[in-house]
Amino acid sequence: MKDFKKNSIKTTPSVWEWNKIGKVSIQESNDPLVSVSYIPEKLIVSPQYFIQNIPGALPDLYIRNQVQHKLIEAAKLLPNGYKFVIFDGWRSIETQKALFYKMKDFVKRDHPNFTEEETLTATLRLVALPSTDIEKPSPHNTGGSIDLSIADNSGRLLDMGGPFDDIKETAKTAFYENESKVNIKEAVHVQENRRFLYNVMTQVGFTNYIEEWWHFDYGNQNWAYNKGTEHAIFGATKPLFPWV
Ligand SMILES: C[C@@H](N)C(=O)N[C@H](C)C(=O)O
Ligand SMILES: [Zn+2]
Repeated sequence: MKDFKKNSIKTTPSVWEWNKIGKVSIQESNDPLVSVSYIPEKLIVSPQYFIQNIPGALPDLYIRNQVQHKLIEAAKLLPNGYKFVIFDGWRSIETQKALFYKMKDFVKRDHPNFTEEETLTATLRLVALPSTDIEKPSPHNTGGSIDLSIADNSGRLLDMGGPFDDIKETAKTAFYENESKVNIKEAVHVQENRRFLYNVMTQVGFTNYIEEWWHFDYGNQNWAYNKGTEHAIFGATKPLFPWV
């Protein structure tokens, strides 16, 4: 626990280039999607987009089987009493689209003088493009992305310096590592909590999206690009329901 809080966050790459990530090849492994609901000892499922009535969001959360194994491995590193709180996993394109336009509206509201290109760039910091191109799927649509935090034994989310889906610059994973930007004495517990989540997840092989302390990837193009692996193993997919 001490080391998880002590080791600083070293996010890579320093600049996120979606166009380069979209060029990583995908060799689909056909790993199935599984529900994250069945390990209540270590995981709490809080499907934020379903709760918030975002179109296309499901009440259960799904991730690839291998991702679930990695998540369990990470959960075993949590000290007694701590649990992961999972906000989102696999995401439909309908939901990705709805989030994209919601975030774009926030950007337009906050920066009314931005050009269309500036608006798009700022939006893409907050949410990936809703893509139906099988060569560059939206990360969550692959079942390889998870949005999550940690709750303590009193059932409270750890203070990460801002909520899930915070659109402020302070949401950048390493924001609180920069002593010139924050009063680190006051923010030391935020720095430690972010390090805790980041180090537990990356220790088992996840990579992080540098703009969001809550977003982690395994097996998709984000992960392959970050890890420098030859190819990604998860492309676009969807859960299978016998009656749908
Ligand atoms: C919308 C936010 N929770 C998120 O997941 N953003 C990343 C960039 C994504 O959409 O893949
Ligand atoms: Zn995410």
